[in-house]
Amino acid sequence: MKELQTLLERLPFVYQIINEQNPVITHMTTDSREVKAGALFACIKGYTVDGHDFAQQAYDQGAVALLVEHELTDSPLVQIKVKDVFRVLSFLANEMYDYPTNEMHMIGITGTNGKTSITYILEEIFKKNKQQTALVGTIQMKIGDKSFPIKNTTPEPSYLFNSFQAMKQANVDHCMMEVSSHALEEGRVRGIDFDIAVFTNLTQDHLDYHPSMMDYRLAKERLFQQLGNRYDPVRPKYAVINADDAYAEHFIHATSQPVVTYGLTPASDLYATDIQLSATQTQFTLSGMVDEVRITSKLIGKFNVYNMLAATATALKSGVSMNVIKAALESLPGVKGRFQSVQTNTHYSVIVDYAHTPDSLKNVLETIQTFATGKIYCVVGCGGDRDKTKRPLMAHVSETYSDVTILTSDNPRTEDPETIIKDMEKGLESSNYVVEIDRKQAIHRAIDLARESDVILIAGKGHETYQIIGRETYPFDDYQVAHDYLEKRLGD
Ligand SMILES: CC(=O)N[C@H]1[C@@H](OP(=O)(O)OP(=O)(O)OC[C@H]2O[C@@H](n3ccc(=O)[nH]c3=O)[C@H](O)[C@@H]2O)O[C@H](CO)[C@@H](O)[C@@H]1O[C@H](C)C(=O)N[C@@H](C)C(=O)N[C@H](CCC(=O)O)C(=O)O
Repeated sequence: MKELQTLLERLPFVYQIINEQNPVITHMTTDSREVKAGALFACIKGYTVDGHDFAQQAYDQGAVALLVEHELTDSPLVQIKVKDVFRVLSFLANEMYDYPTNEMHMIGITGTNGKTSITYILEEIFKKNKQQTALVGTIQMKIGDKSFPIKNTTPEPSYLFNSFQAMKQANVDHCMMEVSSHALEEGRVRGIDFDIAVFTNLTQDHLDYHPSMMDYRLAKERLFQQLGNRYDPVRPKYAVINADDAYAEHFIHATSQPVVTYGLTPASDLYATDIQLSATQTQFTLSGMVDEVRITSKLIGKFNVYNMLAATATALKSGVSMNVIKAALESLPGVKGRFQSVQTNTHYSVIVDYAHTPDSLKNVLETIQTFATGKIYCVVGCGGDRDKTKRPLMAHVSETYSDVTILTSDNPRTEDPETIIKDMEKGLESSNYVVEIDRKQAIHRAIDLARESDVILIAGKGHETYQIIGRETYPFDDYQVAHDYLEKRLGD
């Protein structure tokens, strides 16, 4: 609980106070539905909805102050009027929740692919090192072993900083978080005292939100500019960068802090060589920052070697020994919805993966090619109300790297699923593909078609347990759908 005046004392923004009062603030939120007595309600202008329209509801539910971009003449509440609510909110939330990240080891991971897997690999490493962990990302927020639901990969600041405070109270030493380009653009993570910032890679994604690849890159670079903003002599800061990515140099130059690189050649500080892939394991030799060590992991694919390199470099710079890191890399069973094998009693394989960008789909299919001896089936769709330019590219990758493409719905949202599939078809050269709009039927169809030694990839939704059609969210789980159908067929 803090008086409003105390919260505003250090605010480094120009602001205007309307209806001057100094109430005690108990919590902050951007959602009127979550307002309780004593709330500061921050009015966020969305694309379709404007939070300012919910100020009355917030007042009725007990809000005592508003953070606004324009004056609400009808409201009797004290209003802090600023130019950009989102940017100011991260500072206010930081102050409200007592700068919770200043004493935790904060690791921020950005890039198009690999963020989720790296947070889970790091969690396994730090747990093996007997440290208290927390994790923020696409699948969930975790404090220790407790899970909390999450609306966004990187939540809005009031929820985020409140959660950091809960982590601090739970004595968390290490927090690994995915940092999305949207969050960096909107200023959701400003004020977080990151100790290590990791850059994985940059390929086409979110070009509905960012006007260009340059804009997308510049958003991600902000994480590295932010690194070390708060001087801390006890805890040196590091940027951990995938040197093999075409954009690596930009990120190296974006930071003023020491850089550690990783990759697949000795030009990097930490590197992997002699990679051997199979359907059940990945082996590679780690060198550079450590004495040569051979790793055998259940995380499949070359892209997972990169993820393990990122996690290893980060853990080494966090003071974990290579013995502990090796034990963690070798014990991690896998990450939900990331190259996850559906347990089958069949002679063909079914794999569920979150790949929803052209590059990640290519990586996953190339990995399957290294061990598949039969045909490869790819069940794939694209999200509605999102980047349309990647639709033909996704279909093209599927056609190029698999034998049979089955086009289906992802989360069509408010778009017509047939229109999305038509956009995807523009990327196909041959007419040898299947269209099945109903995702469940598409998965069943792939299973019906598969024969011994074939591999089915169900791409795009990974860990998600829902499908968004229109404005409704329905329960849907690729893994469960495939698993149930396989069981049924075995029983028939
Ligand atoms: C779908 C989408 O892009 N939505 C964005 C849009 O929201 P919108 O127009 O739908 O409006 P809204 O956010 O629902 O509502 C505006 C405000 O009114 C409030 N409200 C709304 C209803 C109500 O009854 N009461 C109320 O107070 C909401 O809590 C919110 O504060 O405008 C908002 C302001 O700019 C964005 O924050 C919001 O991003 C949402 C949170 C979102 O889901 N964005 C996605 C694209 C995102 O950020 N994704 C990234 C990347 C994921 C990845 O890497 O793949 C992420 O970090 O998750």
